Amino acid sequence: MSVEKPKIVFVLGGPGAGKGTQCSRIVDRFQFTHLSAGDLLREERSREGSEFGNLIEDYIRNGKIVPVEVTCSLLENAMKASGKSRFLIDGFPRNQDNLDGWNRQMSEKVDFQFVFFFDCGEDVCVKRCLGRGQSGSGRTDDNLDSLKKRISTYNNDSLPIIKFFEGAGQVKRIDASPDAEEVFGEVEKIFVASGF
Ligand SMILES: Nc1ncnc2c1ncn2[C@@H]1O[C@H](COP(=O)(O)OP(=O)(O)O)[C@@H](O)[C@H]1O
Ligand SMILES: Nc1ccn([C@@H]2O[C@H](COP(=O)(O)OP(=O)(O)O)[C@@H](O)[C@H]2O)c(=O)n1
Repeated sequence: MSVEKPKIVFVLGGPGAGKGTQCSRIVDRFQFTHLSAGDLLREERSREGSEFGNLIEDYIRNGKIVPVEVTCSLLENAMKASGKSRFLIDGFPRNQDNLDGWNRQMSEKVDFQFVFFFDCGEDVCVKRCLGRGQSGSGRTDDNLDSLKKRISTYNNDSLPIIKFFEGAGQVKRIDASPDAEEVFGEVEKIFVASGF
């Protein structure tokens, strides 16, 4: 008996580009389950008895990327626990370590579709994250100090990964600077054209 592998879409883009916002709309419109690497890490940080709590908080506050052994296991466990078969994996893979770890642990077990790249200028990203902080996100990294580090990590470590997928013809790029409604119009077109 052949069991179909889960379908995976990676959702990438700068901090505050609107990945989470668009993912929740995609979930409402198409049959996808949203798994945010950042959300899973924040949950693990707060879990009583977690051996990684302090490490995760240090990485998040400093805009650094948590070692993939932690993140990939959280993603795999969440996929299994959901029992679902279509996933938006948001904020991952974010550096070479993430990508290598995924390739070691997961790539054989899934049916990778494409990367959704929410492309957004630095100024807009910073403004959105600060706005999110001011409207009570409770996040310890939505402040100017952490944001400078997050943007630098994005430029140095995450953009090369997006470029790698682009070179393989696996990226669907979206201009994420218009309002959320307009961005979703473009997102919808891509999902429909991709047969979802
Ligand atoms: N297209 C948009 N236009 C304006 N604000 C947006 C847009 N998309 C998201 N936002 C706001 O910007 C902030 C960051 O969005 P979020 O979806 O959390 O980004 P990410 O998951 O990429 O970090 C949130 O406060 C959100 O409400
Ligand atoms: N694959 C990932 C994703 C997030 N993270 C951490 O979680 C933080 C927040 O990521 P996020 O995806 O929730 O938020 P944004 O920076 O995209 O707004 C990152 O700055 C990293 O410190 C990580 O270490 N590895």
